[in-house]
Amino acid sequence: MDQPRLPFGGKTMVFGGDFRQVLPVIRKGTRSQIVVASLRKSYIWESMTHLKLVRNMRAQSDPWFAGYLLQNKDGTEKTNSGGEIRLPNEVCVPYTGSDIDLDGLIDCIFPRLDENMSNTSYITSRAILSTRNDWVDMINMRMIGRFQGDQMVYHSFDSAVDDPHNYYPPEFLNTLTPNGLPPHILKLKIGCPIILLRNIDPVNGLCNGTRLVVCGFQRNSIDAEIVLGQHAGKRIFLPCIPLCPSDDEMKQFPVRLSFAMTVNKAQGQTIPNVGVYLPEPVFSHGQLYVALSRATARSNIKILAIPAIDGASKKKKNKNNKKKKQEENILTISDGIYTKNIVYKEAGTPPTLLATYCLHTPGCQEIRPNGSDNKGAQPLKTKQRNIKRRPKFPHIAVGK
Ligand SMILES: Nc1ncnc2c1ncn2[C@@H]1O[C@H](COP(=O)(O)OP(=O)(O)OP(=O)(O)O)[C@@H](O)[C@H]1O
Repeated sequence: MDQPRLPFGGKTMVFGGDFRQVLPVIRKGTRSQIVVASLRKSYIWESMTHLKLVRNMRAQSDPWFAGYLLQNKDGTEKTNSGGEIRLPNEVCVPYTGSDIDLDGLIDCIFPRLDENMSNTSYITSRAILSTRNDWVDMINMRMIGRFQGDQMVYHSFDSAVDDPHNYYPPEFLNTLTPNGLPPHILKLKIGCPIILLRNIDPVNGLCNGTRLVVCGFQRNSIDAEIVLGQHAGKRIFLPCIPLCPSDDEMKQFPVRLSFAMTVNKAQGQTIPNVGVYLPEPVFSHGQLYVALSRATARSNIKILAIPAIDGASKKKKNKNNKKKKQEENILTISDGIYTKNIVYKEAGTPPTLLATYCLHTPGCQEIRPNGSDNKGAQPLKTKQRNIKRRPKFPHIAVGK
């Protein structure tokens, strides 16, 4: 480090990010705590050079969809009187409030599943996203039920630390599915997709979020193949590991089924066929935008969302009258489906400042200094402008 008194020892650092996507997760955090945790509010922000990425590379085949996402991302999409945004009818699966709606969504995203169960690219090019872990688990259970083949069930072994009176029996512990931990009962079949929940061996591609397909089972290991990214095609054996470093008793394979995953887990991924399941409206900044922007075109996304009832009809709504509520919902469908979109404007840029800092559109690639870009595409146009720097942090730069 040349200059230890400067941030990062005076080295040039490149940061990437998109303030319209899901922000850092602050447990039970308030809106202001969440916003303050983002880089945008860091004291070094004003010292950075900001690059604005302007072209959506992921959705380049569907300019209408790219434009729609941009409006959605900035919270400028047409809204109803309740402030909800309209989802185009062509991407919506009809919502009736019945349990079979979800089967309709599954059929759209996983058509002819029986014929394609051994087709790895079919299995890994589609996923259903939802906001809550319990809905994701429910969809995964439904999907593994539809999947053909022998089933292997792995149980975790739980015990509570420092519990001499056995107040927390294993039966109770096994009902808990905390975030980031594998389920107590892991049901797998050959050919089903799984996602890794731990960084086991990053050098060999085994990181939190790596997607794999199950190839075989042993008592103490799972035989799986990495299916996406630079390590695609690598066959590995996943071990059963202690889930807490201080507790050897609680062991499970660090994986979950990935027919469905949470919107937060899907951030950063491109999913050629996306289903979005919203039995309740989104609850945090950027969730709807991240879910929609995993798709490459409007023809590749289907959304099952509880329709928001327009502000005017909300007042008339009789909460105790379920039938009436359903009728109102169905009426809303014929008028297009509206759903809640949460955009914390203070986490991004006021429109007047857009040119002065980086607005990162989904799927954009940064400019390479020599004008070359990856994947053979033309260099992107960006707007770059050095904003007023504090002289004491001269080396800090920001990308995205
Ligand atoms: N220059 C390019 N030419 C063609 N395709 C590109 C280019 N850059 C990116 N893509 C494609 O766009 C998609 C998204 O790229 P990437 O994941 O790098 O974007 P990202 O900015 O991380 O997206 P997000 O933040 O929304 O997840 C990928 O499918 C990638 O292949």
